[in-house]
Amino acid sequence: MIDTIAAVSSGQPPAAIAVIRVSGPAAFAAGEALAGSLPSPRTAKLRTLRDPAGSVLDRVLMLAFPGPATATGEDLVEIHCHGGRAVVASILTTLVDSATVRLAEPGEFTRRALTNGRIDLTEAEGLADLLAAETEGQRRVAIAAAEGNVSRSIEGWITELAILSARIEAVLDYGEDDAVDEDIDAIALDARTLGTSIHDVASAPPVDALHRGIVVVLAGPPNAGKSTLLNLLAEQDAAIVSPIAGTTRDRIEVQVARGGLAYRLTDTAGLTRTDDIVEAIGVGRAEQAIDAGDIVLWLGDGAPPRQDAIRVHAKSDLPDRRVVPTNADVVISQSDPQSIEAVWNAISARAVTLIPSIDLVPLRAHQAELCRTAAHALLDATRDPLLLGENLRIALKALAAVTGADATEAMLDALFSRFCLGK
Ligand SMILES: Nc1nc2c(c(=O)[nH]1)N(C=O)[C@@H](CNc1ccc(C(=O)N[C@@H](CCC(=O)O)C(=O)O)cc1)CN2
Ligand SMILES: Nc1nc2c(ncn2[C@@H]2O[C@H](COP(=O)(O)OP(=O)(O)OP(=O)(O)O)[C@@H](O)[C@H]2O)c(=O)[nH]1
Ligand SMILES: [K+]
Repeated sequence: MIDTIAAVSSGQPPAAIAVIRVSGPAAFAAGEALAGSLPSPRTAKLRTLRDPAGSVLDRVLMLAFPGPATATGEDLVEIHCHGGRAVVASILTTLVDSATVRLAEPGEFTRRALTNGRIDLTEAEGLADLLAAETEGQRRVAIAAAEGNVSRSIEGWITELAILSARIEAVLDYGEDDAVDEDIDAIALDARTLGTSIHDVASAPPVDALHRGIVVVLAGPPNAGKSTLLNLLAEQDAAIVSPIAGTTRDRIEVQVARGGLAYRLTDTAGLTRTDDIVEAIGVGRAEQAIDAGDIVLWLGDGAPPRQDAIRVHAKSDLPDRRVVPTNADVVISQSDPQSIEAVWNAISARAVTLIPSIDLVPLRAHQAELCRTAAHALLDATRDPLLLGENLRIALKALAAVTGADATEAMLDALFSRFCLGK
């Protein structure tokens, strides 16, 4: 027996209006018990909700959606009530007291949509990203995945694989005839062509950096002006600035949205040889941050710790900083706002190379990895029908893992724990 679940699906109270959703086999009975009668399917009607003793809970707008053509694939009732804390609590309590309904877990409505085949794993992951989206860039990519862009590409490839498999079956059935021998070459060629197109899509930058925020690490020797630059980029006093070398001891992270992208600006301890235990730990953390960062701003005069670092020549207003090294990418001074703008331009020019372009299939890194596995199996396609069949099976298995055909409970638990209550 499947539980019927209920939760607030709008923002949490207090609010002007709150939406409570009830999904499952007992949803309509529970709705009727509260409202006396349900509106006709998929139309909003005004109803007075009462508890079992007959006292009025609230006057609400209500909708009933008969399954399976619903967001969850089950019978679904929506109660649009007044958004006061006690109003919402009284309705939920009355629902749950009826014993046929329990409170939903985070993401449980969406999990049911997945279980009931209304959406696949890529769409569920897209929804999780959509709910977390804070910038326009994140939203655009997330809605594409939630609307099935990833799913459609994968399903298209799976269909092509099925056709290739059927062609191999035909060859195996007919055995070693000459005409058939030629056909195996054609199948292997088509498999490799498919492998190439999957590989192209899977080699584009994944969406992960876009969603988690592009990590920009400010690095350099002590006193180079890193914290000053961080504060100017973030337009806030996030890091302590002082003339004392070694002021910044630990990483300091500030989240900034700019040009529709999310950035995580990270100040680090100045890189130096030191006997101070705490400072040495800070230097170790700085080195880790430099390795893990998406973009490194290097404020030192010596060679940058990473070849791809953006070299920033800071404090250019000081007399002893007038000579600009020829390999500097940006020259800045704390009193020149245009020079800080130039740093942002250098950052965003680099950022666009790290995120997928909007016309591509927005893959997560783990999805791209599975697609590359499929692509490699196809690119290895040989003219031996048995080996070719095996390669097609490997490719199919990898692609099916993207859409979640064999997702384990643990994987789903991890995904849906990212969702909020009521989704
Ligand atoms: N009030 C409210 N707003 C909401 C949702 C909701 O559940 N309730 N959603 C929650 O996710 C999103 C909309 N998603 C939905 C997805 C499918 C269906 C649905 O009923 N689908 C049917 C019929 C489609 C149609 O009307 O043509 C279907 O797909 O067969 C409804 C909402 C965002 N806004
Ligand atoms: N004249 C001038 N001074 C600057 C400029 N940028 C930073 N400073 C000064 O340089 C000193 C060090 O600046 P910070 O930003 O703390 O340097 P840091 O690299 O974070 O230093 P650590 O914490 O030691 O790693 C401070 O006194 C700043 O005011 C600049 O553009 N011009
Ligand atoms: K500092």
